Amino acid sequence: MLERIQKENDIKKLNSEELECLAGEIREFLVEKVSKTGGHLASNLGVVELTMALHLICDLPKDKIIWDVGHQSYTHKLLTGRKEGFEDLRSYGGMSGFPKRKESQCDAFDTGHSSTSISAGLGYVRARDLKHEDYTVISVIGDGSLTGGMAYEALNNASNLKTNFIVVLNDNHMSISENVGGMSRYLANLRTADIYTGLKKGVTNALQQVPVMGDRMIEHIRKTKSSIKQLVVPGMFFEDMGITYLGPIPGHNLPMLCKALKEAKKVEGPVLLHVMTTKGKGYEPAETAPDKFHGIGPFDIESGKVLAKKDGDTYTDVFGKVLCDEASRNPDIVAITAAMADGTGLARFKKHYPNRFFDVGIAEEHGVTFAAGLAAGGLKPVFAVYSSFLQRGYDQLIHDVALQNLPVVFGVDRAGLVGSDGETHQGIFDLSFLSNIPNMTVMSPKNKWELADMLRFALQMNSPVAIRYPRGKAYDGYEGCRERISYGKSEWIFEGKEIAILSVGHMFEEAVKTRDKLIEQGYEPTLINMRFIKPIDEAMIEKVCQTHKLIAVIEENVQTGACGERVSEYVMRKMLPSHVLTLALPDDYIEHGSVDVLRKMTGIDSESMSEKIIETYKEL
Ligand SMILES: Cc1ncc(C[n+]2csc(CCOP(=O)(O)OP(=O)(O)O)c2C)c(N)n1
Ligand SMILES: CC(=O)[C@@H](O)[C@H](O)COP(=O)(O)O
Ligand SMILES: [Mg+2]
Repeated sequence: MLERIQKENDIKKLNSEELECLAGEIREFLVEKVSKTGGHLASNLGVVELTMALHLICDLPKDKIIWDVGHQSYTHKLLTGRKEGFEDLRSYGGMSGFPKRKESQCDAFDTGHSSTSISAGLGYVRARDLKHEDYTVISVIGDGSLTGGMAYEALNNASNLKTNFIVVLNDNHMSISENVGGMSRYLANLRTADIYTGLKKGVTNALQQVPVMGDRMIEHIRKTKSSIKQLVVPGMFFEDMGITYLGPIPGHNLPMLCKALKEAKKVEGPVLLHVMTTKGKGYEPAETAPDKFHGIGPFDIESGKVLAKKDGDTYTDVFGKVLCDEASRNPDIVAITAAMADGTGLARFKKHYPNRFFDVGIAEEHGVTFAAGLAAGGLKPVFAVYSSFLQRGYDQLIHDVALQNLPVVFGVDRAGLVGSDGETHQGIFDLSFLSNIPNMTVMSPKNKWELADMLRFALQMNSPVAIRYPRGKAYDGYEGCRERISYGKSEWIFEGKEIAILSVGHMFEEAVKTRDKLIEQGYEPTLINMRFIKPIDEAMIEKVCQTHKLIAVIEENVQTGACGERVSEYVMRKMLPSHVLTLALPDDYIEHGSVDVLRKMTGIDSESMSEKIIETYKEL
């Protein structure tokens, strides 16, 4: 069947038996391909029928489907002629793992960060209506993403809409791991409200028996939204907000999904279709452990085991372990995650200190202010959060944490290039946005030992502090270089002459290689580990400038506003004699690919950097 799907809308040519067969083929295809490339498997397996139903009732690309987060858009990609793209899914130059407008005209909106789909969908609806156009807009949001504040801001804003706007709530009672919070509990109640579902079905059936009038009454009930369920289900959250609630619908039953979607299209106003799905559906290992198969590397299909062997601690592991260790001595330490307990290494903390652990849902902005409140209340909060997701909490960082100089520790994980998730997930702005905040201290470790030391140091501070570290294996070289952390002070690793390399955080490994290459070429560069990005070590810069013609600052962040520019600004302001070369990322978005390839493409691999340093030095 899959062979017959060459482009969008081809699915409509299949009969019901063929459609059933197609669902099976899609699952087999996804498991097979993702087992080789890695990717977001479980979420995709869960929405096969839902995506098929959407494609059956939509006319693409005229109609707009907006996938929240977008990690579940693989079937959508398959049904819109991108089967071949799965060969190089998420690798450099290959197909993205997320919807991309530049990739297909059937991708209505780029996503990656959660809870944006309802806002974007509502924007489309308003544009459609103002331009007197005629198409259907459907936002598909997961129950996990419905823990994010933006979703509620959008629902609130959509409530006075008089024209059709469909929000499909894909409820698998899972975020990456178990979903949390009041809305999750509320949805669980809706799922299991047998009295209500039974009664609703009974009443609808009964009405359908009434000739002519029955259908009209059902239609009236739908249009006026005075549906029967209000009488029996307390606190109809969505209905009370002015949003028609339909469901819950079994999400792996294609005919029922199509029927419900057709119903939803008739509603004159915002409608929420509650669909129940199983994360990982159809592949036993993923159904059993949907969290493990949420985002997974290449694996063995038979056993479900990940192929790559773990070779040492990740920075995340180190952070999680040291935090637990410190928490055993200091009862004031509390930990916060925004739905990423595993990803940020806080699962261990959760296990040992459940009462001091807070999963706030996918709500980074709330997480930051919540941490501020905890700190104001006398605790020592540690918010471990991915760099790109912390972007969500920028105003809260300034307004709620830094302005009051509250001692919150931010473990900024996935800083720098993250690789295959691409543009939306690269943590390449944090040095710029954090260093601009008064009262904030920003540190970054050169290796795993220094991360441990920095976390301990940060926990002693009485003001906000961020420690940034990357995804993946922690560098375990230079264990011996473990000079005590001193506030605002950098660390001299090698003293040379003429050229000084100032290395920022995890780029140390690459800086060491760069220095080796320069030595091979007859140079004798100094190597300094910055340690602090804010405040920068001005005394060190003064000293370096006395004896070095060229200062090369190496960092994995966009150049604008990051460490290199801060060093450069200081040198200029003080009219120091050295030339500053910043080796950082361009003022751009970096697509998906392996970190090594991306570094090469952007000129921050040791080969390119050593060449650039020599070229610049020769020009001085
Ligand atoms: C702002 C933001 N924070 C965190 C994430 C990481 N993340 C990606 S998917 C996901 C869980 C989403 O759950 P749900 O919407 O229910 O989708 P499911 O995977 O269950 O289909 C999380 C936390 C993100 N993409 N964006
Ligand atoms: C879709 C999403 O935002 C997450 O699943 C993300 O891909 C996780 O990234 P890590 O693999 O780095 O934990
Ligand atoms: Mg979910």
